[in-house]
Amino acid sequence: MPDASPAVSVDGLVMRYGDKVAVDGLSLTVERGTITAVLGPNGAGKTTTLETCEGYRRPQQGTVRVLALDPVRQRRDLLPRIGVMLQGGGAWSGVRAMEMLDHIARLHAHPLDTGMLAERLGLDDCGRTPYRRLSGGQQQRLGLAMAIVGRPEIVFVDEPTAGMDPQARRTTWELLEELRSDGVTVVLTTHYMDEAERLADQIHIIDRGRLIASGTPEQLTRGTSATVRLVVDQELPDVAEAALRASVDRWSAEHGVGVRSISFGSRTLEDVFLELTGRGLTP
Ligand SMILES: Nc1ncnc2c1ncn2[C@@H]1O[C@H](COP(=O)(O)OP(=O)(O)OP(=O)(O)O)[C@@H](O)[C@H]1O
Repeated sequence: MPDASPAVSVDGLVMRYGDKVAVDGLSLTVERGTITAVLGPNGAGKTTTLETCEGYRRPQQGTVRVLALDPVRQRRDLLPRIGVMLQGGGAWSGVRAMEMLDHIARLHAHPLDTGMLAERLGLDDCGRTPYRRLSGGQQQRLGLAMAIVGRPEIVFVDEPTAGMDPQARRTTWELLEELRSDGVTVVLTTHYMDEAERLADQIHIIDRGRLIASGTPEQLTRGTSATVRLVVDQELPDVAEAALRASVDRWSAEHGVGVRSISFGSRTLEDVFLELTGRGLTP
């Protein structure tokens, strides 16, 4: 029978650095097979929470369970079952990218094919580059490869797309979605709203070490107003904009709907960048 216990449960976690309270009575759960985002501004306590789940920090108060195990006391049982992508790398500065990945792969019983993984993440061109000479985005991608090469049941990724260009970001998102399709639980921290909204099944918003809201992106964004975004396949002449405004005004008056704003813009900067660089380009 599949295990129905949550992938992660954090209950009343308190973590301090000296007098500074970093995590302040935090409780949350992560269901298996989901992508769950822990969203919050810098200093909210995301990394500290993640590091406690990974067994790097012992809870000062409260309990943490990952795959129903105590991450500190049952670390040896847990380690082969989890993947960890640390903020800021986790590789030795002089090691070449592929050497590092192959090294991590050899620590696991049934690793993924490292060549294929590197190609997928656009790392094949920099496989012989020493870690310290990789760009920030390449270091991030290598960190992600190292986290998943052992086919973990749950992967913790801390700010997975920080420092990545838009194309590498999308590749990373697709990869995390594929992991979910394969039944892997993904727990990520981010301070990017769009990342959480696009990827996560469940979002926990934390601020100053406290949980301030939890829900699906739909639950969290549902409100008393709706936003309608109209995307057309060509540039619009001014006259069309005026006509569209007039129709919206007419419709809203007929139906008693107040329109708070209407704007005519074009693509996002991210769309522009992607189009200029081309999908096939190595990020
Ligand atoms: N080793 C440490 N010593 C002292 N204070 C720390 C330490 N690590 C974190 N803090 C403080 O604890 C709080 C929470 O930090 P944490 O790194 O967990 O937040 P975060 O949400 O991950 O932030 P970021 O997005 O910047 O990584 C912050 O105020 C931070 O300054």
